[in-house]
Amino acid sequence: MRNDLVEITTICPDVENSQFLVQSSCPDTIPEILKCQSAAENCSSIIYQQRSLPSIKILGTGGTIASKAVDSSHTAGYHVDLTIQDLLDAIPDISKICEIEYEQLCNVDSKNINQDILYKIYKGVSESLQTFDGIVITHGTDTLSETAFFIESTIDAGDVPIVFVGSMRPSTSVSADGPMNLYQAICIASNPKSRGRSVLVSLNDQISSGYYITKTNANSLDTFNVRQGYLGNFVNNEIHYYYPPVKPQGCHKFKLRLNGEDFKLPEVCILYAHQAFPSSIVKLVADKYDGIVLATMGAGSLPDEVNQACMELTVPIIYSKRSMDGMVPVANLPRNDSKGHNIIASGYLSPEKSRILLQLCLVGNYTPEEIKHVFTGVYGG
Ligand SMILES: NC(=O)C[C@H](N)C(=O)O
Repeated sequence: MRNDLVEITTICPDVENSQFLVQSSCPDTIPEILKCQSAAENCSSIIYQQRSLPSIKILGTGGTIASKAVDSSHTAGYHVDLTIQDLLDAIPDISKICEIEYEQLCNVDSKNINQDILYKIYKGVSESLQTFDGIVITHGTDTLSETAFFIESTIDAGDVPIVFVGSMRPSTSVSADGPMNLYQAICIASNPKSRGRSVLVSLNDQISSGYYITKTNANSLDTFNVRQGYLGNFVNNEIHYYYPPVKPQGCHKFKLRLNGEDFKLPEVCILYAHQAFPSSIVKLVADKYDGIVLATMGAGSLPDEVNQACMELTVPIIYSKRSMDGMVPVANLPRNDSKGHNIIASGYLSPEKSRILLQLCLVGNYTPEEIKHVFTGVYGG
């Protein structure tokens, strides 16, 4: 229905930028939030809604993006050497896009990320959620998918985008990819269209879901291919999202206690299966660990003898897969009426993500039935 008193005209085709004009013949009809001080005194004036720049928190953890090699021709054999301040010095001026605060949580290759660091990242993100419009985390790409999965599984970010970013080339290399990836990560975190999308990853002009991402190539710039599809893309540093905001299907959220000293994840080990894979290794590991993830051959295939041994054990055992794509369906599990209730299908989850999900279930003392229920979110269980 037309309202003659107030007319709102979008001046930017992107409505989510929320810059619009309000024309009014009566001040009472103007919503309080749209009034700006000088114009509020003049009831017939055009009022332009002022928005302050989004405030972005950057958390530095290290990785290749913060590394230096011996010279510009080397893309291997480098070491972590740059702080988050150094990384910010290498990107174009962002003062018109957002206001930035940063914190160096650690400075390590992501192979050295352990549960203490994971917890630091968790804490850094949780605390920043209260005061910032977006969060960027610089991280090595080798285990980025694990941290991103952990954060997605433990933090309800509401509308605040949490953007992970890394690089495949060290900062010293010709055509280093880090500065552009970081610049784009900050653009993603600052953009209103990123709100409600939870954990995202910025790499090689692509925007992906932190929950689904997998490192698919040990060397290439385009390493984060995802079967579930990219969410968006950059062209000339403009963001083009392909879908409206969406969060991963079936992602179980765990609430962690924020008590640093006590934070300890149960020990879960991943075993990589192969021809002639011995059942003795599974039994050995079951004695020492709280849970096991098996990277099975195909969609849950293991030698019969290993299946038999797994059914005799009581520790939870997740059947995941060596193949990067595809899934392990429940129908392929070795279970009978009395045995095999400790065996759970990973669904679409990779071994490393299955491990984190099992750790989180075990930290919450979930029963095998509850663990199965959690894994049904990714069509496992
Ligand atoms: N591209 C990278 O970031 C790999 C590096 N080894 C890391 O994960 O820290």
